[in-house]
Amino acid sequence: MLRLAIQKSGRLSEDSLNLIRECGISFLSASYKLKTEATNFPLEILYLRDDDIPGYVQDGVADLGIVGQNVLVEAGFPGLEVEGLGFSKCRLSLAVPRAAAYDSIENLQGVNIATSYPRILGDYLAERGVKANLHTISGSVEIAPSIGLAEAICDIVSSGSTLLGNGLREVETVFRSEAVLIAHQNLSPEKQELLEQLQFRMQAVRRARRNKYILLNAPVSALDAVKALLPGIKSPTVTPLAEEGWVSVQSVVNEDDFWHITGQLKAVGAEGILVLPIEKMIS
Ligand SMILES: Nc1ncnc2c1ncn2[C@@H]1O[C@H](COP(=O)(O)OP(=O)(O)OP(=O)(O)O)[C@@H](O)[C@H]1O
Ligand SMILES: O=P(O)(O)OC[C@H]1O[C@H](OP(=O)(O)OP(=O)(O)O)[C@H](O)[C@@H]1O
Ligand SMILES: [Mg+2]
Repeated sequence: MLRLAIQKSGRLSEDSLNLIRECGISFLSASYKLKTEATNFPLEILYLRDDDIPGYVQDGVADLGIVGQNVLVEAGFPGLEVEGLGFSKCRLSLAVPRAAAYDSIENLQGVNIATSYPRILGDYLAERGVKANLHTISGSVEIAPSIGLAEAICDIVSSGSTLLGNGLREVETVFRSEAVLIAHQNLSPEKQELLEQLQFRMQAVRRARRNKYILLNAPVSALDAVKALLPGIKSPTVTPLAEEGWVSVQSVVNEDDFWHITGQLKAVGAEGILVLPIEKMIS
């Protein structure tokens, strides 16, 4: 049985659980239960603080984990990463009070900086020849300048509203992060095989999320133009309609291109365009 450690409660929890469920893996969950077994896949789920997950996977207490790259690199185990999962995207940034002068990283020479990421920040500053005084605190980092603890901070930024709400301005991006799947480096062949099955499912789910199934009707005269817009996985499926001179076309489009392509399809004569979500997509 594989042991997967995920965050008990926080920014990663919901997306981690959704991904496992969309992989077709069922399990009971109750907030007070810190360990649960899947009913239809040899998987045990451990609910932990995210900071503890890299160490447990490094030691083999858990076989797999889902954590932010920021926590993984800070823990000093970047080699455990197996693949990016595309959620909890954020950046680790340096910020200073809105009114403070700032031209370049040189301005941080000798400055007190509060952070929960002394390793990542220390490496970033060392590479740029900057010596600052790092104060490690475990949370509410954005408060530090206003209480006189530090002149600058380095913390997670997503929308930027926490910085804004605390009178701070982002001046440097130190690290970009997303949630990643991590694995112990010496899994048994049986566990390695299960990991590959799980990755296969995760990739099918993630590919499906990025794409939509599209069906439309078009006059035969517009078919070449429609086919050029909808290359599909291999090529689009084209079937005749009962009405002479018309075809139905089915294909797959990337979510990012979707609105742009549907506009062009209408312009070349497509009608009755239907768009459906895809549950799993296996190449
Ligand atoms: N605002 C955000 N937007 C997107 N992702 C974020 C954001 N804040 C944090 N993350 C990502 O989610 C991870 C977990 O964040 P969270 O704030 O839940 O951690 P935590 O408070 O340390 O949780 P824990 O109680 O498990 O230690 C972070 O390490 C980061 O990778
Ligand atoms: O740029 P924003 O969208 O405002 O997000 C950034 C904030 O989100 C995270 O904290 P979170 O809200 O998860 O609280 P925490 O301090 O309990 O981890 C992070 O530590 C920042 O404070
Ligand atoms: Mg944490």
